[in-house]
Amino acid sequence: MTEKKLMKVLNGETVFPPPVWLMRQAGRYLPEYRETREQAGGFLDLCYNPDFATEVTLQPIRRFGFDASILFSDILVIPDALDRGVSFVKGEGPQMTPIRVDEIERLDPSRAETHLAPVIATVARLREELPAETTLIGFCGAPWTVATYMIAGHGTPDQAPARMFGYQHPQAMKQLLTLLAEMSADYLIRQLRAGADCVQIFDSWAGVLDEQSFRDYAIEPVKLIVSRVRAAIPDARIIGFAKGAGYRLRTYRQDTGVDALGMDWQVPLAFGRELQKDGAVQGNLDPLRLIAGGRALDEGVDAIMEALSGGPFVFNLGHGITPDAPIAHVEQLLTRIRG
Ligand SMILES: Cc1c2[nH]c(c1CCC(=O)O)Cc1[nH]c(c(CCC(=O)O)c1C)Cc1[nH]c(c(CCC(=O)O)c1C)Cc1[nH]c(c(C)c1CCC(=O)O)C2
Repeated sequence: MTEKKLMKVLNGETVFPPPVWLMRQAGRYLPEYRETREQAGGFLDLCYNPDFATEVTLQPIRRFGFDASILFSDILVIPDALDRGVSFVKGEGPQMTPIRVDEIERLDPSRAETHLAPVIATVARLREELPAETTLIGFCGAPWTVATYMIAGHGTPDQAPARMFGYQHPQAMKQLLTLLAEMSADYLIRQLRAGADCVQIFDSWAGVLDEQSFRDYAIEPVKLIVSRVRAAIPDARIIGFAKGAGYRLRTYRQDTGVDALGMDWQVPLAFGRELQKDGAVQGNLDPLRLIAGGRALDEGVDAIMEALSGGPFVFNLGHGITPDAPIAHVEQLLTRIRG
């Protein structure tokens, strides 16, 4: 069996043209997603229904033939498994009950295995239904990013509530992040055993942390996840996406043990090349260039390809695709990369 393109890259090989997938590639920019979403009812009903979740995961593969498919779910299924009252309100994003310091000790992870069983069933279904050449990526949120939502109860522009919580209650914060790391490791191990080829850890809010907090809240918990996953599955391949980490990506790979680094669009390409000397990198087109289309899109793609396609590289956006992305621009992107 020939190895899948993306897996070759995660093993340090250079593949040309590079494999490409887009963060949030199943989503509201696709009419077929909006239709299935309508049928499923709520967003979480979609995540926990293997028929619907398999269908929406496959939609972007059928339409565009991406090299990788990412399990359809959400990072907030972990707090949902902890009974934090997670809901997705139209137009307002995710909401849940903000956690108090004294509740952290009483969080009970024992429901998670049963609660998340439908997501694992979706992974197994995808394994059967995906084309043989398509890599299946599992994922979880990094403990810090998940904690920011658990503490504030909703999204915020700079995660001030979680940062403040960390300064005022460092012990409780550490306890929360350790619990989330242990649950996330178990969850990733189950995804890999069910058929995911590799996994990505999304730390979308790593960038707001100061130096010490970055070490304690972004590095340490992800390192714990990586070591637990590797203890169970020694050759597991893991992508770390620490958005906004900037210069700190220089040591993120060694410090956490992830194989590949996801880069947001603010990471300079020359720095990306430096990072590539130690292994694979993934990224990093500004999602707004995809909306703009035309020359802005072509020039963005060309600059990235020129800088990074000579080494181990996975083409992606620097953050998730947004609902206003035109389908024709996604096609333009793929043609530009693949020729
Ligand atoms: C922070 C975060 C979340 N979820 C996720 C992150 C980390 C990555 C990032 O920073 O984008 C990760 C995520 N969310 C979703 C996926 C599915 C896989 C994929 O296609 O990439 C993945 C990997 C589906 C989703 N997750 C969500 C949607 C939109 C929900 C809908 O259909 O109404 C999708 C397709 C909802 C969600 N979920 C979350 C938010 C903030 C929102 C609302 C934002 C919005 O409305 O666009 C939390």
